[in-house]
Amino acid sequence: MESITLALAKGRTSKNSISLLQMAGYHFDDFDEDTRKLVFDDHHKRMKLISVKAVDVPTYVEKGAADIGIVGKDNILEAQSNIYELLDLSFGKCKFVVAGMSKTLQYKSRLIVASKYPVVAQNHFEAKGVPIETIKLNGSVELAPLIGMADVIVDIVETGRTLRENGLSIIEEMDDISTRLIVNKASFATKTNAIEQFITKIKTVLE
Ligand SMILES: Nc1ncnc2c1ncn2[C@@H]1O[C@H](COP(=O)(O)OP(=O)(O)OP(=O)(O)O)[C@@H](O)[C@H]1O
Ligand SMILES: O=P(O)(O)OC[C@H]1O[C@H](OP(=O)(O)OP(=O)(O)O)[C@H](O)[C@@H]1O
Repeated sequence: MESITLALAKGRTSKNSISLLQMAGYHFDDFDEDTRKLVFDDHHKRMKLISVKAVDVPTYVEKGAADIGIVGKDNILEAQSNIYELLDLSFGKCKFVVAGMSKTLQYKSRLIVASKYPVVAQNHFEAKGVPIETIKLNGSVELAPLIGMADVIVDIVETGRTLRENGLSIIEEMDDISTRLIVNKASFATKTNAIEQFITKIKTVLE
């Protein structure tokens, strides 16, 4: 059977992803969290794994550079890629929220929203009819309302510790996030057997 290429998000979900793949029978001997290698083959050469930044996984899959991707729903929503989302892998659970210095929305003219996810923020407020200005940040987003650069943030909350330690409150809860399995549309048509076999194995482990 032909080999499939899987784009795996680096970072905090990679360990769970590799464990899941192992339990499904895909072993990547030379993969560990410290490696600088980016491409790995499984024992039986049925799968090539490429290790990429989480935010880039939907791009690799949409372009067909990878047939399959494992990535957080946050990055899928932000990328708005033309791909299939086939499975919820049930780890990397967290939530998108709107948060700020007070428990309600407070702003003078236009609401200024800082986020690593400007598309998600824009879509959320547009649906409510609230015009916003977005400020794209790449981390430490909680700082923006603290220093007066933004009125609120749209960010991920897991334990709530980061918000709490910075004196921020949740104003509104948004989508639930978890790690998902995504598939390139053309690959799903041309490598149907290999992809379906892979998905069946993953589903069996998840059950
Ligand atoms: N606090 C959290 N708790 C649980 N899951 C999280 C949390 N923060 C992020 N995630 C999930 O884990 C994925 C990977 O997060 P990680 O912080 O490793 O990547 P990143 O945002 O690309 O980081 P960086 O830009 O710092 O490299 C996110 O896309 C999200 O789905
Ligand atoms: O509710 P908590 O358990 O505190 O988790 C939430 C934090 O985790 C993520 O940040 P990350 O650790 O990825 O750092 P970053 O600021 O570089 O995005 C997220 O952006 C929040 O800041």
